[in-house]
Amino acid sequence: MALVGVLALQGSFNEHIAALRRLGVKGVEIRKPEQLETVASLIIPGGESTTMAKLAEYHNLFPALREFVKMGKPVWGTCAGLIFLANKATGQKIGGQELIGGLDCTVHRNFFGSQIRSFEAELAVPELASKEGGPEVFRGVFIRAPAILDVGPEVQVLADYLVPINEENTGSEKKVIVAVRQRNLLATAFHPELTADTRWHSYFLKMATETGEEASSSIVAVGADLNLDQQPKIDLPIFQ
Ligand SMILES: NC(=O)CC[C@H](N)C(=O)O
Repeated sequence: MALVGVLALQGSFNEHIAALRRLGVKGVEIRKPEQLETVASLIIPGGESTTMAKLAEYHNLFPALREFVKMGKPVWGTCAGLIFLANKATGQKIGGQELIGGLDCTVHRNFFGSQIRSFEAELAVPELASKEGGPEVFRGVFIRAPAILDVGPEVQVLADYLVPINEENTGSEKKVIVAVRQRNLLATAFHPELTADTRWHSYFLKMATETGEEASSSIVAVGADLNLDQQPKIDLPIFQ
């Protein structure tokens, strides 16, 4: 099995490495551009995308990360990692932030509101069940999460979520996209690494095989007017 890299600048990289370990795969912490050459695939964890972007800039990682994506190597972005991979992001801080890009979509940062609007929800993910077995539903942990507002023609939508809109209790709902795949790129707005269900990690590991990246020998893991009933169940300061 090829090595999996996990971008380890900030955020939930340890949790991704632990999830890979549960599958018997070694995740490699990536902090420098040259370390990317040692891995066949990469996980970009959740955390805080502006901070992560500043650290990536400081370590001169952007050119190597863009090259990694362009080479067709499998890359999975969770939450802040999804923002990193998007071609376009809205709701950014003043001055914006640098993105890796490559994923043909527009992502809205902090779509569900502030940290206190974090929530968990059951998501229907037929693709996951058909490839990995188990139930069709996956429990998504959304922590100050982004949502995908639109996708290009090559993007496969893996999961969406119906958001209640709090406009004078009209009962209306808006559908947003929360998981996608575009060839070698996988992105989830939620955090599978914070659950015991390792099917997303195993799905990603299989992408490496499909895209013929088995050459090396291990993996490195390196607001809206909403009315959300669910209350946050986790308080992790690494996510903002
Ligand atoms: N859980 C997360 O990764 C949160 C992402 C964060 N809201 C951001 O914009 O970077």
